[in-house]
Parts: sequence; structure tokens; C-alpha cells
Amino acid sequence: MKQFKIKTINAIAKEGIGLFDTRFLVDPSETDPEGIVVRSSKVELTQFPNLLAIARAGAGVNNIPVEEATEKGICVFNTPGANANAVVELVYTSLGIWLRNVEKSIEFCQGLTGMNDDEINREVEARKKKFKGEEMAGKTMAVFGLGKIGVGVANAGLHHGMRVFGFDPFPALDNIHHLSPEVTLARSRKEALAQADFISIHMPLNKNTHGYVTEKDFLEFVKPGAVLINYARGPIVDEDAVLAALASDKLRGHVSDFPSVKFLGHDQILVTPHLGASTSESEENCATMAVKELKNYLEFGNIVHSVNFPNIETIPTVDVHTRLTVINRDQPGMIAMISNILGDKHINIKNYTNKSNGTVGYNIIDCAGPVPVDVQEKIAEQEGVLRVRMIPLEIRGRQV
Ligand SMILES: NC(=O)C1=CN([C@@H]2O[C@H](COP(=O)(O)OP(=O)(O)OC[C@H]3O[C@@H](n4cnc5c(N)ncnc54)[C@H](O)[C@@H]3O)[C@@H](O)[C@H]2O)C=CC1
Ligand SMILES: O=C(O)CCC(=O)C(=O)O
Repeated sequence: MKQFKIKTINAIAKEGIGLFDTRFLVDPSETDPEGIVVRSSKVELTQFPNLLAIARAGAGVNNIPVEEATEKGICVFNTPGANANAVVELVYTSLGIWLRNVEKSIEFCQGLTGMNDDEINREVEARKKKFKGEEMAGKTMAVFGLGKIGVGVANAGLHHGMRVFGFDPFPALDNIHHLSPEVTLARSRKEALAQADFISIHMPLNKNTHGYVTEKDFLEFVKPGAVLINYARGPIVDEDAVLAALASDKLRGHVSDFPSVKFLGHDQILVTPHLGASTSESEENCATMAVKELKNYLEFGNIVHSVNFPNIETIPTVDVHTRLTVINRDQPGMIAMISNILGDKHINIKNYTNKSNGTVGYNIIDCAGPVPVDVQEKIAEQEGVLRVRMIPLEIRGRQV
């Protein structure tokens, strides 16, 4: 029986790892994995020649070289929405801490150690005015990126009594269906920023969003005295531009999940240690979703929630002997080429499913009989083919 070798990188919740059965050998020190489950650590592909898939237990895939993975025919998955609520809750927790000076007031209370109760009470009542804060209700929030997290932050803004603007140039319909109609969809950054007291960033880090929050086209439009919140990724924010905006009172504060040399110790900046997704619930959700995606791919070649391959899923019928999957560049003639090679060898195709995402085509070909290795090799050597795989259906006890 074929066993798949799985490498885990970072601590992956046991609820997810427990879903791997005896067909999987799971080992954090595996050196030649076919599958990887990872959280935020950087993944290098050069050392793993037999790698078939990477499941990111989380949303952002900036720690994975996705383009290189595509070229090598490695499928990359993430777990959309699985940690969204954890981030939404922390955004408002941290904003509340910043607005109400909670952090400084806790420090103050710790400093009262050694006094008696009368003295403590006197100090508390005399000094608490130093920590006077302000409320969210009645203010305006602008949310940039209306994905799983941004939609949650926008809706929760309404529940906090705020007026909410949302901005996203490429929103997914499924996410927008979950957005409250009371959230105003802004048509430009300027429109979203003009009236915002709080600005929350929820887009992926990629070459288009690196340094997105900078003076030009962003901070120049901010309402003076706004608070900027970044629970997306550090490099989306240009640190020098934010420091300049704080120095000139354009921004009043910055709340970030990404500590850095320039941000630590700054009186107007509150940082948390990349904590957005760190709850038991979120870690369990992400791990179970990631492991299910990886198993479905390794065992059946099915793709659900891939960030680089088209999503496509079929169940092999009982009369299928061998499942062949072919990953190719999206170019004309690939289906005909594959069918002809199989036809020339008199291999009967029971079911052929093909899908493209505009860059990569993915074919699931269910065959009635065995597919000799030389046929697999012949398809693999055709121009435009990135990878060919024979799925060992016998691991389900259905084949000899
Ligand atoms: N602090 C933490 O622990 C966590 C951070 N994150 C970060 O949050 C990001 C968003 O997560 P999700 O909402 O789950 O992802 P998502 O994929 O559901 O949503 C991202 C949204 O950003 C939008 N977007 C892309 N470029 C944009 C631009 N230039 N301007 C405005 N919107 C833009 C997309 O159209 C999409 O709707 C992740 O990519 C990750 O980097 C996610 C989870 C935890
Ligand atoms: O796994 C983590 O702790 C980080 C989560 C995250 O940043 C993400 O899902 O993009």
C-alpha cells in the first residue's frame, strides 16, 4: 500500500494531524515529503524534488513561492475563512486597548503594588483621568480588502455603532453576499479614507500591495487624526511613511500585528506578535481544513481551495482502475494530445474532467484499465505539460 510522506512545519493543531490515517507518514523532520502542512514559516522548494502539494493552514501564502510551485506542478492550498473570526475579534480588541489606554492603565495598576487599599483607591481616583479614552460608536471605519476577514471587520464595525466604508477593487461575490448592505462600498481609496477615523487593512501581501499604505494615493487622503490598523502583513505598510504621518499628526495612532525595529517603543504604536490567528478555534479550523485539502489531493487528485491551480473535484466510480492527473500550461490542444496518446494505447477513458484557471489547466482522467508507465512518461514529455501523476486508487482497497 502506497504511503504518503508528510512534513509538518510549525505547530499544526492536533485535531488536523489526527485526520491523517495509516496511509500517511507524518514527521516534522521528513526530508523527502510528498505533502507539506505549514503555517507562517518560509517554505523552500529546491530541497523537495518529490513534493506534490503544500497546504497552508491559514490565509496568507506570502511565505510560499507560489509561482515557482506552479512551474514545478506543486499545488498550493490555503484555508479561506478558517481564521477570519479570530482576526476580526483581535482587531476590535486591539483597537479598544489603544482607544482606552488599557495597556498603560494596566501598567499603572501594577505600579501600585505595595500600597494599602486606601492608598490604592486614592491613587486610582486621582490619576485615572490620565487614561481617559474614547469610544468607537459614532465614528467612521474604512476597511481595505473585503475578503473573509475584511467583511467580518466591516460588519462588526456596524455592531460597534460605526459608519463603515469598504474598499476592494476585486471583491469575490461570495464574500460580498456576507457584507451588510449598510456598509458603503467606496469607489476609490480617497472616498474610503476621506471621513475615516479608523482604517483597517485586510488584503494579501503580494507585489501589488507591498508598500500599499504610503503617502502617495493613501496617507495623503487620510482624515487628520485617524488610527491605522494593520492585521494583514507588515510590508503592506511603508513604515517610514507611517512614522512621518504620526510625527505630523496626520495619523494619531497605529495598531499593528507586526512588530519591527522602527515600531517597537513608539508611544503611538501598539503592536501584537502576529497574533491574529492564534486562538484554539482558529488553529483547529485551519489545521483540519488544510489536512482535508491535502488528503483529497494526494489520494484522489481533487483540488479544493488551491491558490495556484483550478478547483476541480470528482469521485472515481467503481469501474475506474486508474486515475491519471495531468497539470499543463493553459494552451490549446492539451486535451486532444492527452486523449490521443491514451487512445493510441487503447486505454478506455471512463471520465475526463478538465478545468483551467487561465494559467494552469488540470485534467482528471479516469481510466478503465491500467496505464503503463511509458504512457505516463510520454504525456509528461509533451510541451506545455508541467506534471503527470498516477493516483494509486488501490489505497482505497478498490484495486489489485
Ligand atoms: N494577522 C494574522 O494573524 C492574519 C493575517 N491575515 C492576512 O490577512 C489577509 C486577508 O485575509 P482574508 O480576508 O482571509 O483573505 P481573502 O483572500 O478572503 O481576502 C483578501 C481580499 O483583499 C482584496 N484585495 C486584494 N488586493 C487589494 C487591494 N489592492 N486593495 C483592496 N483590496 C484588495 C481581495 O480582492 C480580497 O477580497 C491574508 O492574506 C493575510 O495576509 C490572515 C489571517 C491571519
Ligand atoms: O498561522 C498563523 O499564526 C498566522 C496566520 C496568518 O497570518 C494567515 O493566515 O495569513
